[in-house]
Amino acid sequence: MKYLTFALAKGRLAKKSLALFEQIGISMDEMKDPDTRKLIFVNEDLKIKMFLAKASDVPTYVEYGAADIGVVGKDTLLEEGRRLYEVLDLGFGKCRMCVCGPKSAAEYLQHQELIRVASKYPNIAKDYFYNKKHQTVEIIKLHGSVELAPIVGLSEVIVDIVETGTTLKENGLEVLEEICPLSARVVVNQVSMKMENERIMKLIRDIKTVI
Ligand SMILES: Nc1ncnc2c1ncn2[C@@H]1O[C@H](COP(=O)(O)OP(=O)(O)OP(=O)(O)O)[C@@H](O)[C@H]1O
Ligand SMILES: O=P(O)(O)OC[C@H]1O[C@H](OP(=O)(O)OP(=O)(O)O)[C@H](O)[C@@H]1O
Repeated sequence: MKYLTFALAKGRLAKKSLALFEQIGISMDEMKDPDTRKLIFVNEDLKIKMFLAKASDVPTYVEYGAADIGVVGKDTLLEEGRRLYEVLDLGFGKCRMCVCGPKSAAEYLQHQELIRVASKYPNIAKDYFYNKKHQTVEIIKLHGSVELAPIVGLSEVIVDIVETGTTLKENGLEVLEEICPLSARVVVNQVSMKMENERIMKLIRDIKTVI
């Protein structure tokens, strides 16, 4: 039997993703060791390999077939735009992609002005402003702490993830427009879906029983 390989996003989603697989009998005990520098883990009995990767790399591993299955946030899927099958919404890692800024920036959005938009998600921002709102904007790519941008005058607004809203509130910003809801998703390589259909469909059924 061929190994099925799983790529899980590191960080916020990792713990819940591992717990989910454990619930359906797929446990990778070595993976829980916080000191390990090992990158890939094997369950010989189940013929499963599993690795944690930077979230934005998960869709790449799955599209190329280096992983058969991936678990990653919808934000990453939208941003990376890879060819793969999105088969399940896991219902955790829930948050929203939003246009945020100081209250005073709301009128720039209403009057379709040429504004600067800072984001870790330039493709999502571009798609929203250009294709959905038909508003020409300048998009500035950042790698983190995006809320700083309107505070220090780098941009008028940001496109970023909002979960509790605490980061916005503590920095005098607010949600101006909601782009879409987000959560963790299971994705499958398109060839694996055909070649390993029975095993993958069983896996999806098993996950559905616990979510
Ligand atoms: N409050 C939140 N902030 C950011 N991401 C969240 C939040 N809540 C849920 N998520 C989900 O968790 C994923 C982000 O995980 P994590 O925070 O580890 O990444 P990150 O900080 O964006 O990573 P990196 O340091 O690689 O940029 C997102 O892709 C999203 O789907
Ligand atoms: O609505 P909240 O519950 O406050 O969560 C949202 C914040 O969390 C994320 O940042 P993260 O902690 O990942 O740091 P980063 O901005 O450096 O990516 C996100 O980019 C927001 O800044």
